[in-house]
Amino acid sequence: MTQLPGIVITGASGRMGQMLIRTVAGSAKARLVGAVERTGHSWIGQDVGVAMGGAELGVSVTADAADAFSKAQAVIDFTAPEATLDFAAYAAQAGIVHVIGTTGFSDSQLEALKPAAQAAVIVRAGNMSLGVNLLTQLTRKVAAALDEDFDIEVVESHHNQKVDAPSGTALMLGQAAADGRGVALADVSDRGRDGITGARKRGDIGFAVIRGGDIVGEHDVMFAAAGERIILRHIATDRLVFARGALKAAVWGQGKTPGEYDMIDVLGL
Ligand SMILES: NC(=O)C1=CN([C@@H]2O[C@H](COP(=O)(O)OP(=O)(O)OC[C@H]3O[C@@H](n4cnc5c(N)ncnc54)[C@H](OP(=O)(O)O)[C@@H]3O)[C@@H](O)[C@H]2O)C=CC1
Ligand SMILES: O=C(O)C1=N[C@H](C(=O)O)C[C@H](O)C1
Repeated sequence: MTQLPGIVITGASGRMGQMLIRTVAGSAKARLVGAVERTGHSWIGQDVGVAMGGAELGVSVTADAADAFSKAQAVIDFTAPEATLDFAAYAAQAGIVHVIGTTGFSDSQLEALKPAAQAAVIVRAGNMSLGVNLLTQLTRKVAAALDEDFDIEVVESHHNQKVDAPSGTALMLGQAAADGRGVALADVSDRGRDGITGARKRGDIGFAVIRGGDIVGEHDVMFAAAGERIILRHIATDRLVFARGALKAAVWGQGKTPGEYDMIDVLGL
């Protein structure tokens, strides 16, 4: 019998880190073999299950990512762009699948990920849920069917601890709308309205951002014309939907050719 893929979770103490630890530890398709936190973090050396306030999971939290990755088949990484770039180098060195849920990358940071994808399978998506990835396909279709009489606006809402804006999901949805219209998102994106902005420019794709309380993640794509409006909406109420998708990606990536993939590849949408 072949062994189940061993998975390391980075940012183990984070909101997504803890959800991923629970999801992988409870899965029949993978094994939890590592949990990584920053040097000096209070969890280092503790059993990760106990650190989370639950039962022992038999995995000690470590700051040595290179060592943890060398004993695994995949790493699931929901941290921050600068950390993810370091982890990509270690994952490439170990030749393991790197599932990246981190958002907020600059263009140059995304470019810096490319060398790692020559040695390892990277699956990266601003949203790992089935629902949002389906929504990107619907957005592309609706945008392709409608002309610029319909103004496209992407509205996203998240909890008050989120550090990047617009969300990775909002940017995925904006990209899907631009693809559907056959335009470059960078040419039509309107991300910062404040003050006397002037009238809306025809063909622009606008982004609006709400931050408050414990909102897990909500996204609307609005197509607004004179006399009618279409709104495509996704509401995440539980981070489990992201963790499930990430675990699926880690298992899917086993044995694939090194390169960059996304959740559309994983889900076959
Ligand atoms: N693609 C998707 O489906 C989803 C993506 N996300 C994205 O995942 C990321 C994490 O979100 P969330 O869990 O809510 O955030 P948290 O702040 O709760 O957790 C982030 C974790 O990453 C660690 N971390 C941050 N910076 C570094 C660093 N430079 N080196 C090492 N470790 C670091 C933090 O450690 P410390 O506490 O020590 O700083 C913490 O453990 C965000 O980019 C978010 O947008 C979130 C949900 C779904
Ligand atoms: O930071 C979050 O929480 C989330 N981030 C992702 C994003 O930036 O879109 C996905 C999800 O909406 C939650």
